[in-house]
Amino acid sequence: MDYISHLDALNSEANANILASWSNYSNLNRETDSLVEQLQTTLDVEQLLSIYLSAITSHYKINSVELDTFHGKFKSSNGQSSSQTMTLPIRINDRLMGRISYFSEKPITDILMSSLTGYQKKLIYPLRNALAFWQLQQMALKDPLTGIGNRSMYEDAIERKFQHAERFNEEFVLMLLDLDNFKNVNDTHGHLQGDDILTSFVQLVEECLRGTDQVFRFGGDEFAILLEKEGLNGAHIVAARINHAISQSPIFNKFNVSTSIGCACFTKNDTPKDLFARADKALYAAKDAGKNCMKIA
Ligand SMILES: Nc1nc2c(ncn2[C@@H]2O[C@H](COP(=O)(O)OP(=O)(O)OP(=O)(O)O)[C@@H](O)[C@H]2O)c(=O)[nH]1
Repeated sequence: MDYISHLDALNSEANANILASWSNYSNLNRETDSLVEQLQTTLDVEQLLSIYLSAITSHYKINSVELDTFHGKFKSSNGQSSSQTMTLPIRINDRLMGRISYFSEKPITDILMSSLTGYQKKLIYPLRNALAFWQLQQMALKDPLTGIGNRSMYEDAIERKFQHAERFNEEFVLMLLDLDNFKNVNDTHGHLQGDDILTSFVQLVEECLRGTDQVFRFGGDEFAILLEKEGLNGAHIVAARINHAISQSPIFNKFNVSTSIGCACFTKNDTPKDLFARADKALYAAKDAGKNCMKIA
C-alpha cells in the first residue's frame, strides 16, 4: 500500500468511528427523548417508576427500583431477585426530594452509577409532578384528624373489594362502628378532649386488626372496617377484641365511652349499597340493644 492509500484507509477508518459514535450518540439521544416523552404520559408514581425501569433495563441489569420519599415508598420490579443495591439521591435545586435504590444481581460499578445518574435526571420533573398529584389525592382521601381513609377512600376500597371477592370467590366483612355516649365528652370536656378520644379509638382499633384489614372514618364518631378474607367467625372475634380493648382502656373508662358495632358479610349478588344497608341496620340493632355490643345482619 502506498503512502496516499494508507492515509485514505486511516481516514475512512476514522470517519467510520466518528459515524459509529455519532450514531450511538444520536441513538442514545433518541432513547432519552423517547423516555422523556413516555414519562410525560402519566401522573401515577408507580407507573412512572415502571416506565423508568423498562428504559434502564434495556441497558443495565437492574431488576427493580425503589423510591423513598418523605411521603412514602414506591417500588417497581421485574420480579427477579437481586443481591446488589445502590442508592442515589434525587434533588431539585439542591433540595432533597428522596432517594432511588437500584437493585441488581450484578455488582454496580462506578461507571454504571454515573450513567444511571444521567438517566435519573430525566425522571426528576415528571416525578416531582406525580408526587405533588399523589399528595393532593391523599389529602382528598384521608381524614385529617386521625390520618385514616375517609368516606371517599372507603367508596374506592369497597368497589375494589367487591371485584376481588367476586373474581376470587373470597369472603369479607363490613363492620360499621359508632361510639356510644361520645357527644357527652364534647359537651362536658370540650372538642379537644373529644378529638383525643377519636384518635385513641383509631389506634386501639388498628391494634385489633391485621395489617391487611382497613379502617375508615366516615365523619363524627362513625367508622367502618373491611375485614379481609373473613366471615361470621372473624367478625365475632374482631368485635369481641375491640369491645374488650375499649373496656380495658383508662381513657374510654374515664369518659364512659364504648362502641356499638353492626356487621354484614359479603354474599354473592350483593351490591356495595346492599352490604352497607345490612351493616347499618345491624348497627341500629346494636344501639337498640343497649349499646356496647355487636350485631350481625
Ligand atoms: N371532637 C369532635 N367531635 C366531633 C367531630 N365530628 C363530630 N363530632 C361530634 O360527635 C358527636 C356525635 O354525636 P352522636 O353520635 O349523636 O353522639 P353519641 O353521644 O355518641 O350518641 P350515641 O351514638 O347514641 O351514643 C356530636 O356531638 C358531634 O358534634 C370531630 O371531628 N371532633
